Amino acid sequence: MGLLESIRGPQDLRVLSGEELLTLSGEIRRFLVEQVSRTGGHLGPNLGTVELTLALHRVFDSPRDRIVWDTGHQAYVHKIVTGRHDFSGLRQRGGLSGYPCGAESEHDIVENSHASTALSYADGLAKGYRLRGVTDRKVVAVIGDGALTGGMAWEALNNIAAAKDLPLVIVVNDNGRSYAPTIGGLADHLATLRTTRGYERFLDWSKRLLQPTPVVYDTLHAIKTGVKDLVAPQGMFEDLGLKYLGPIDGHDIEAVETALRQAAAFDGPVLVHCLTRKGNGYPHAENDKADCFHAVRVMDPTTGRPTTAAGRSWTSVFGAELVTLAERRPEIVGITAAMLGPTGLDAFAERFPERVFDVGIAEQHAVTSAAGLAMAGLRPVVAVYATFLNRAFDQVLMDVALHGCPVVFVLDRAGVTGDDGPSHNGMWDVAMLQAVPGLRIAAPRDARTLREELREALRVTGGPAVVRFPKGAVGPDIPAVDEADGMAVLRRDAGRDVLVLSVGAMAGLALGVAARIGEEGFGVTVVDPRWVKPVNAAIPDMARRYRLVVTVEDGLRAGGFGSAVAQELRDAGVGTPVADFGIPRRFLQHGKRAEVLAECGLTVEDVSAAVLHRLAGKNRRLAAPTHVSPWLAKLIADPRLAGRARQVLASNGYSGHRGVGDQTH
Ligand SMILES: Cc1ncc(C[n+]2csc(CCOP(=O)(O)OP(=O)(O)O)c2C)c(N)n1
Ligand SMILES: CC(=O)[C@@H](O)[C@H](O)COP(=O)(O)O
Ligand SMILES: [Mg+2]
Repeated sequence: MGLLESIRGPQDLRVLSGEELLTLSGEIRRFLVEQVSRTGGHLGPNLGTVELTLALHRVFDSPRDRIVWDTGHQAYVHKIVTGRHDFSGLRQRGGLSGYPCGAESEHDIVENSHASTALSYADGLAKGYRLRGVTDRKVVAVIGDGALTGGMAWEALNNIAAAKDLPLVIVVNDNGRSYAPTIGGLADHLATLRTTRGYERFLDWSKRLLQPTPVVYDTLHAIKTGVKDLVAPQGMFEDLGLKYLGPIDGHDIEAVETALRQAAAFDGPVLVHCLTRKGNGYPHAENDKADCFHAVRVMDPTTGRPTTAAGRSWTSVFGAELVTLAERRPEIVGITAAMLGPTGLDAFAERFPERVFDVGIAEQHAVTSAAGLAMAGLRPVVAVYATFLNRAFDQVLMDVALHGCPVVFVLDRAGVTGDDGPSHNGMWDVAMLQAVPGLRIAAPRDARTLREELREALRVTGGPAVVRFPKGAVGPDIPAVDEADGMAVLRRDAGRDVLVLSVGAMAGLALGVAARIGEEGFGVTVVDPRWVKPVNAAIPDMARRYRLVVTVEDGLRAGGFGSAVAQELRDAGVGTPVADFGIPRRFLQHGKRAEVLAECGLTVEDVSAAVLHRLAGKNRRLAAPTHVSPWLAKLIADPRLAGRARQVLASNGYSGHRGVGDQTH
């Protein structure tokens, strides 16, 4: 049995010798590579925080002392040393979350995977403890060099630096990368701190040469610190008024511990600058040019190569089309918030390096900078994951839309993403952006319509346009059988019982529901509106001719497309009821996309059952369908099954009472 199995909690770390810690680090690295290659996950970041995490949990006494992880994707080792060794279900339903999770452990605090929040949480925690007279709890925030480029981090630093008596330790996990190398003046400054002082070189040299005993080592450390204070240029953090310790070799447990003990003893805010390497100890990750295995799919650990082909992704279709369009339109420029590859802008950047801007993990700045680019006569395309645009809502509203700037927002990972848990689902964009005057939203259903709608978006003038699509592989094109007022008719039966309006990638589900309802003798038409905001002006008149309108969207139901359609029908005096199906207003736990969609009742079975239940209920006044299949007869006759339909309706906030699981506000 190795050491790893014996670690049931941080207290077990504190009795280990230096040698045993080295052994344990190696075991943890092997564990991470074995486990994460089986499930997929954030391998590179976690290989970079092994020693840092061991030192943190040896110096600080979690959970009495609070350790806050920024973004949280690098907290696998934290999970291992706090008693969670079963990674077999990582990021899967019923398995470990890929981020800290309070339901898993008292050692976990922040569950939000959005970057640059840790310093604000830590500032609040430390102030709260001080105000309550709690003096025996330390607050530690671990933030990456990438997350440090986010605006919130500097808002927090501005406060923390002024609070001289705030007992707060900031650990900067500086591996020089976000996905790609971290950009900007901050990254350059961190590099300066790393190089001009040469401390780690001095320390390494002295350690190698002198093989110091702890006493000698600490003396050397004190000399180093003294020398630094004398000769080395003030760094930005010290200029701000923060106590700065570093740079420290983040893979040298002893060095990190020494610095952390110094920091813990200091009675004000301290910043410990740790130098780490993303992917450390696993050459395939260390040498990966793209992103040092930031987030890997299931892979062969010996080769470091994925075991399955990714297939054609929505992202790659977008990236290729943007390059094609940009060839002919020199005004098109691209903006990314530290995610050039993941958002598909890498092809554009390779072709037009001077026309792409990586602004760091700074979505708010990205959006308003795009407004500036538009004001300068360019046509900016801001490519972000849908969930991360939440953070820049005011910038979209006031800095872009208020000024009528023709910015195009390409929202990848829109709808349920699944693996990354509640804060990564791109479920809020359509509902959130309903509030933005003049902003248009397209939701392509396949690769062809993505290319079409991207071209259309780049022709929108007088305001912003959004193109949103889900994570992963894009299926075969879904043909239209007709066109109506700019919308695509995907199915048209003779009878006009149900009009299904499907948003984007939900077209497949909508057609499945139509087929199921059609089997019961109902006449169904399926329309893909293509542009979902504003609601197409032809929809009210079209709806007038049907008995029921059904909308299906991979986005928040509350305030989403379905709500907007219902409002348009009401405003037009059209009495056709609307059954709108979407994601209920609750945080969705991690799991596979299909599982999470099913949990939301967004399956052919559930939507069909709910719609038929509505129609069955309505049938008391409507001509009965030509025949009732055994399936429907069973549904209507069996209260339990009908109850299931009612439950699905309810989970979509239907039938007049609160939806199951729908949060009440
Ligand atoms: C607001 C926000 N934008 C983008 C992301 C996507 N993202 C996750 S991790 C990451 C890079 C983080 O870099 P860093 O903080 O240096 O941590 P490292 O992965 O290097 O350990 C990014 C951009 C995010 N989680 N949150
Ligand atoms: C932690 C983070 O925000 C990203 O690394 C995210 O996990 C990537 O998501 P995808 O795997 O969908 O690109
Ligand atoms: Mg980093």
